[in-house]
Amino acid sequence: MPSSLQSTHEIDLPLIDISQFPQDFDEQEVNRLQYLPGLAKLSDACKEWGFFLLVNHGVPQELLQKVQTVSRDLLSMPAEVKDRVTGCNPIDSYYRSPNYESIRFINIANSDSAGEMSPKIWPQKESSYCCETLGTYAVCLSNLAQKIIKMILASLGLDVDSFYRADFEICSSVLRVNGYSSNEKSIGEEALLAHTDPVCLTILYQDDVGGLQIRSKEGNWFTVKPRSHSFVVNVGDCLKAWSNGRYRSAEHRVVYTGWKDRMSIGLFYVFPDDAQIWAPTELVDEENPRRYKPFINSQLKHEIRTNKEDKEKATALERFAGI
Ligand SMILES: O=C(O)CCC(=O)C(=O)O
Ligand SMILES: [Fe+2]
Repeated sequence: MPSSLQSTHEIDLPLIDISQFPQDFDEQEVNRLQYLPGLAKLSDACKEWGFFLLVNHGVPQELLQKVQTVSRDLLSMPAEVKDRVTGCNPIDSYYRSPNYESIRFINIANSDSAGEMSPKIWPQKESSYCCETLGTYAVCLSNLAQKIIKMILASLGLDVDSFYRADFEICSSVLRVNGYSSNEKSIGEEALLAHTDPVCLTILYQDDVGGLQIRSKEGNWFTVKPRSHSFVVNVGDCLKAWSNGRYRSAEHRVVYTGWKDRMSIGLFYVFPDDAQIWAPTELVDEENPRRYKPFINSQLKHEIRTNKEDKEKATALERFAGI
């Protein structure tokens, strides 16, 4: 077993209780004062880790159970069934390597991408139940993502309403179901290589198998222990650039932990391909000089996709847009 992968410590990520924040932050500072301790905690988490655990998120337990069942069913389909949706971009896609596979639904909260894909996978009578479950879950998590973005804007000391409307209202959601099949030989090996998420924000459900690791500022790897009734939330490259580097987009990876298959479901909140990412002047000052050139979202994605060296993917933003 590679020792560098094995020797990690567990980390208790900061817990952010989202129920303490209102759906919309009022412009008036006075209304914001009561939320300041919570916002400071959020800000510290985003600066220190770029990751936090979201609790009291309000997603019904029943819906979470349903989406897990549908996702497990999806992953357990025979390979030739899942292959039917391989390369069906831009609607959907399926990726498979020996011990890892992922099924992706683009713009799922605002379109019927699950509906278009599902007849290729499920028999007719199950199809509508499955895509309705995935769609409902995606809508629910997109609403959560919107609230988190507003909390993040408030934690940066910005006027929530105007920045949200100007730059974030255009975001959409991609849902990805990840399956990791384990076997004796793979324990301790990297299942998903170290990367940063080239998105605005990620909300991840991970099951109880574990294996998610994140990299600290100092470059050490820490394991994020699964915690029931919570989501792992992380800042992506685009939000890092938009915040003028104030918030981290931390490297993370998945390492096989045991015999049991693992599943995670990621909701990626993404800017449109043609969106320009450019930090507002409010986040630029003498202490925090501008760190990134303006760039178009699709250009960053292209840079990451075409980079041959896997280990360099995590630093794509710095190379591509760093000043
Ligand atoms: O499966 C996980 O825990 C992490 C997945 C991930 O990092 C991703 O899909 O970008
Ligand atoms: Fe990721």
